[in-house]
Amino acid sequence: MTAATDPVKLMKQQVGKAAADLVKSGSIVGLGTGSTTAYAIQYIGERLKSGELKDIVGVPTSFQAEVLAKEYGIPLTTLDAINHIDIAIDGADEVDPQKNLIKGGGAAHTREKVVDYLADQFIVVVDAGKLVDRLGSVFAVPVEVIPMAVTPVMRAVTQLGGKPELRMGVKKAGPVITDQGNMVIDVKFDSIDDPVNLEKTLNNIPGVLENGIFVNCADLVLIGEVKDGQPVVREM
Ligand SMILES: O=C(CO)[C@H](O)[C@H](O)COP(=O)(O)O
Repeated sequence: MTAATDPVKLMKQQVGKAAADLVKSGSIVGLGTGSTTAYAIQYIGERLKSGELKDIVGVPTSFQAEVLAKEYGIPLTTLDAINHIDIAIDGADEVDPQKNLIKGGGAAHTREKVVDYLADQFIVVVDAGKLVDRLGSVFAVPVEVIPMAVTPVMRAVTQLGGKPELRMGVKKAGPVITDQGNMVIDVKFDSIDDPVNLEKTLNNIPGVLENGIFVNCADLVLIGEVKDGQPVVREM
């Protein structure tokens, strides 16, 4: 991965590095998905290679995370082989003041939710553009659905007041297919007043595997910003 030059990439790079610096030797590390987490994976790999970090094992949240971890020399494991995760680092699409999140911009929220909730410490890495006063202000809620249930789930989320859209591939004809072989419906709500209940309600629709609302999960949110032309990282 080359050094970032544009401001958003620079923020992502700095915040990814800050999170990677929090990983301690001997840790089992949840490896999130997305362009910000990719920098964290890169820096964990660099710390391992330099000998500063030892005995790390990663749990990838997606095929992308797995490929990057292999590229940067991070040994991997699966949830069958371990009984806990020490720290997970992952990005987000929206973060509210209570540290609730919308995730799933990379269609990886199902595995991310498993890994991030299992971690003793879950660190969220975002650029400042992801901060919102209320979840759903900008981003739609990604909902992973088994293929045969797409139409009834779309009907059900419309009845809940959402505007559903089947996520389509880029440079691929047809819908996005998740790492589990399912599809993603992005559901835009005018306002999400009660994320705790909406998360449960969406997951109760038959055919829904998991949705991208993460509540009471994040321990630390690291925010990348550019101040006076310089990238800085602050805690929420
Ligand atoms: O939830 C995710 C993938 O499913 C990502 O973490 C989220 O979309 C943020 O990605 P990025 O760091 O590229 O902005």
